[in-house]
Amino acid sequence: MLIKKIRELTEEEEKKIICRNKSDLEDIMQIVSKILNDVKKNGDRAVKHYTKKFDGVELEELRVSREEIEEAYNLVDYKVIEAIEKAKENIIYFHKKQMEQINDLEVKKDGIILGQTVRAIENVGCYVPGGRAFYPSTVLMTTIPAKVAGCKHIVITSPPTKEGKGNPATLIAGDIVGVDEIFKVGGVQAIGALAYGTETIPKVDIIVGPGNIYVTVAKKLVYGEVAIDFLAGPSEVLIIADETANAEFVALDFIAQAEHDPNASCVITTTSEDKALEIKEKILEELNRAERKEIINSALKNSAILIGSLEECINFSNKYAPEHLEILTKNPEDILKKIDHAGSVFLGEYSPVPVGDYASGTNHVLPTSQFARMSSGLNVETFLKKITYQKLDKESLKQISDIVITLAEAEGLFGHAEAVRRRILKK
Ligand SMILES: NC(=O)c1ccc[n+]([C@@H]2O[C@H](COP(=O)([O-])OP(=O)(O)OC[C@H]3O[C@@H](n4cnc5c(N)ncnc54)[C@H](O)[C@@H]3O)[C@@H](O)[C@H]2O)c1
Ligand SMILES: N[C@H](CO)Cc1c[nH]c[nH+]1
Ligand SMILES: [Zn+2]
Repeated sequence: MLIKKIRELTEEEEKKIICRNKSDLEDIMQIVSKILNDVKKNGDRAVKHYTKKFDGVELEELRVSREEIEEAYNLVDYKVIEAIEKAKENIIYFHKKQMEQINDLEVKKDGIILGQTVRAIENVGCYVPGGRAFYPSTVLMTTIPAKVAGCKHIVITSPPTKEGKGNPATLIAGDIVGVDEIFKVGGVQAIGALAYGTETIPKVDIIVGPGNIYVTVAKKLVYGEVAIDFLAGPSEVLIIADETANAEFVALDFIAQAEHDPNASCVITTTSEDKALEIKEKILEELNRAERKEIINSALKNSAILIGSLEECINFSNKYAPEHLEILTKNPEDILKKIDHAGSVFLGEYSPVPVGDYASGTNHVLPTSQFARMSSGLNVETFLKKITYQKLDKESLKQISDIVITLAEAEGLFGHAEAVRRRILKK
């Protein structure tokens, strides 16, 4: 793990930290594209083939049956079910508040009625990861905003267990939210199936949800065939810690993100050299205790501790555009004002990322690989479209006709000009 002053980073070092998984994304493009084409051509047969190849499971049925969902309730501790229920309430609360901010709009300008009316995307496919860990929490994070937005048909797809079943907690989360169908398919083959449709899995209008680099590249490649939310790949955190930050908390939050994926990326920026060394020590201590050592160790290659003034830390964070940003400083709210790019921000030492991952109510599906520069995390608007409309009468058409005719003729589109001219000349 690199530990260095921000102003002494070489161009190459800075690029390596900031670009994290981008080159890997390009490297696997061909493999992913081949799988997608096969699913497009051969439907369920290809989906089963790749599930055998990558998940080691021979599936007869891709759809999870009602019996399998009922059986799941006998396999999951009631405390987990209760936690799913409580998290669901908080997530619904926050996303309903988001929905309250979205309204139809109608104005009148120069006699022209201009408006905008909101509609939900009809068919939604939610990808729920399930490779190195299963993610029932992602069921809540993807399906609840879609439900609140009013989407008609919501399906989940998630990798099977080694026994060829759906992960029980994932199935229960889907059942509790009330999704329409659940499929036990993961990886590229799941994204292909949702994008093109197969005999069993319906083609959707939008695919949302996070995943590893294979899933993320697959989403990128099917964009256009369907809509996608954004690229939500291997997890990331950037922490801004001043000299008051608790080094143990910083280390814990570092490990909490690194344990997701060998490609996870964790960057700590701090104002104090002593704090940097203390944090590094704590990370190594926590690493010794950690359950998922191998994954965390690999993630360390994408990680760094950087030292600089508070301004330098903020500037670096804005360049990096992290999925999660933790601000562990004296006055985190003041720093938030200077943050231009981040998926979600966690303010102060008692707001660790895992609270947002599971329970507070904000969404944990967030843009990675610098996508926070231009994309928000998952929210109700991801599932909404705004249809604009207008109504003119002869008088308001006359008023605006000069602009339209002039610009249309300047573009050489005389048909456009004529469609207006003929109307205003008509007796
Ligand atoms: N950005 C976010 O919002 C967010 C949220 C939650 C999780 N995540 C990330 O989601 C990811 C989950 O990853 P995961 O691996 O645990 O589950 P996953 O479901 O994303 O991927 C598992 C699937 O990958 C496929 N796969 C594995 N190796 C392959 C190969 N060599 N070629 C082709 N396909 C292959 C398999 O089909 C398998 O079913 C992690 O990176 C985690 O950090 C991100
Ligand atoms: N930190 C992940 C987003 O990168 C979300 C998550 C789900 N479960 C645990 N964590
Ligand atoms: Zn997490």
